[in-house]
Amino acid sequence: MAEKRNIFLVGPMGAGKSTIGRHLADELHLEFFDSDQEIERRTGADIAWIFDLEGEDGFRKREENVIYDLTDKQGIVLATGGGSVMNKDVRNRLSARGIVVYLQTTIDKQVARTQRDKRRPLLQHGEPETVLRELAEVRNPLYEEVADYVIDTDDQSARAVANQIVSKIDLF
Ligand SMILES: Nc1ncnc2c1ncn2[C@@H]1O[C@H](COP(=O)(O)OP(=O)(O)OP(=O)(O)O)[C@@H](O)[C@H]1O
Ligand SMILES: O=C(O)C1=C[C@@H](O)[C@@H](O)[C@H](O)C1
Ligand SMILES: [Mg+2]
Repeated sequence: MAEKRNIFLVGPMGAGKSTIGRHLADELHLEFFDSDQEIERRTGADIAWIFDLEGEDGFRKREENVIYDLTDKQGIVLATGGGSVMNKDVRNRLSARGIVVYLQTTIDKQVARTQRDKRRPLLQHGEPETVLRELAEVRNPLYEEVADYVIDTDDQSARAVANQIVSKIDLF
């Protein structure tokens, strides 16, 4: 039987990877995973706690392991963590195992979409706008490098973005 394709969502915090990923999986009748949630499930600790105890390096190692395991599957939508693409092995793995969709957004939208929720340790120190801008400078070229498709999420609902992805990508 032909291999069922995977869709991997990459992009910065607040791009909507987790929210859009769920809609997309529903639309396409694929299984949904979220690397951040899977790390928390396996560890039994939340991301902020992992950052506190093990530092960002410890978190990144867990993230790499989880992404390696999940990308062994077929027929999934995976929302990846915003910083996972900093690891070249992760980028190569995503490219090899599925279709990579970069969800793009502006810094203003990122600030608005992340401000109510305190789960993102990298946004707990300093001005969120400045931090997000600095991360974008380093990471945006990496999202672009790994992406098969780039989708702008700014002026449409998460469900509309999911529908746009369905109509744009060539799954088979
Ligand atoms: N297209 C959209 N329009 C309006 N709000 C959105 C859109 N996409 C996501 N949101 C909202 O923005 C917030 C952040 O979205 P989400 O958690 O899906 O981002 P993320 O890319 O998974 O971030 P992270 O990398 O931190 O996990 C959520 O409250 C979500 O409902
Ligand atoms: O952009 C990042 O580095 C992060 C994004 C989130 O998805 C989480 O993986 C964590 O908060 C770190
Ligand atoms: Mg998410």
